[in-house]
Amino acid sequence: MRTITTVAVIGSGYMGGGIAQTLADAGLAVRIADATADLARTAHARILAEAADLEASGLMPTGHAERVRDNLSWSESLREAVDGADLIEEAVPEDPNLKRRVLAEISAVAAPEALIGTNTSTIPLARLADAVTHPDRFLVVHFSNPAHLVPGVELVAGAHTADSTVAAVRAMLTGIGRPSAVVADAPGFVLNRVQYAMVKEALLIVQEGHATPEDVDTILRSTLGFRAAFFGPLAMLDMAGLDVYADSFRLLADALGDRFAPPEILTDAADAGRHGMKNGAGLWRDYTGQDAGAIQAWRAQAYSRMSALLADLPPAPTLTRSTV
Ligand SMILES: NC(=O)c1ccc[n+]([C@@H]2O[C@H](COP(=O)([O-])OP(=O)(O)OC[C@H]3O[C@@H](n4cnc5c(N)ncnc54)[C@H](O)[C@@H]3O)[C@@H](O)[C@H]2O)c1
Repeated sequence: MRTITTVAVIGSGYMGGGIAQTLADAGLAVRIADATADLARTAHARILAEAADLEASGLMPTGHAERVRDNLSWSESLREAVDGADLIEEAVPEDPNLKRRVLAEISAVAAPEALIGTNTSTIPLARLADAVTHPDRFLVVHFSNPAHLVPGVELVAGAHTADSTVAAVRAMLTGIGRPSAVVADAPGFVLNRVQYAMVKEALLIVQEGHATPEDVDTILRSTLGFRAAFFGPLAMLDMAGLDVYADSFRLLADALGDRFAPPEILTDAADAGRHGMKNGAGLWRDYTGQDAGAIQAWRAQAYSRMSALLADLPPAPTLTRSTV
């Protein structure tokens, strides 16, 4: 398996800049390139200034700015940035034609064994893969915004992506403390499919006049969002009860239509007697009584520390006191 120590980030805007910053902070040798040398040089200066600001305000540990400065450089051209890189991460705007052009340019100059990632949020890998020579070394490496602060990275392996490609990128991410998951090349991958479904319902609630935008956000961030940093929706399902969710889905479907019909994966499990943590049989795992006790104790600790953090932080600038 290839060990990744040198990375080129092509497109040094919002996401590319954050990705470069985080990888350089972790000790990888990172080069950025943009559409012009001037843009890359300006982005480099911006990233160093941001790293210094973050460290000065105590939001990054001591040494962050120095590590970024030591490990990050800018290149005059894509060819120069890519030369000798183990991984090339493409982070140009979300335009399939532009991405295909840049990916073709990268593959034309990169070593054939260099790995190539795209930070696309929504474009299927299959729509980009044939722009890359040796597509076995190509995958989605999807950081979240802002990349230097939000930990999770979604990896998408396409029909041609080699297992060793995914393993090498995953090992690099694990080595720098970033959680990742490998998911299929399906529309929206995981993050955006779920996020867009949630945003759509939130928008419909406002459109139908059931709540103001401010009230929707207050409820979601202080309930679902509060819990979601610790437990994904499927872990929450096990905690609340599969039978409870199945019944609630049916009630919602009666009122709101088929988009709320319970998926078979849920009704089959609930009908088979898998009701979640309360009877030891979850959607995809079993729980002993000891597991349930340990999860509840950990949850109490996590929620209590989250409450303390929220009490300590001033409200986000766009929120008025009355909404917190
Ligand atoms: N912004 C987000 O919230 C977010 C989150 C996750 C993923 N993404 C994805 O990350 C990618 C980049 O998004 P962004 O928000 O950083 O965009 P951005 O516009 O901030 O940055 C894109 C950069 O690419 C550069 N660029 C344009 N053409 C180029 C070329 N031919 N060669 C080299 N560089 C070129 C631009 O000059 C710019 O610096 C997109 O695929 C986007 O969907 C964005």
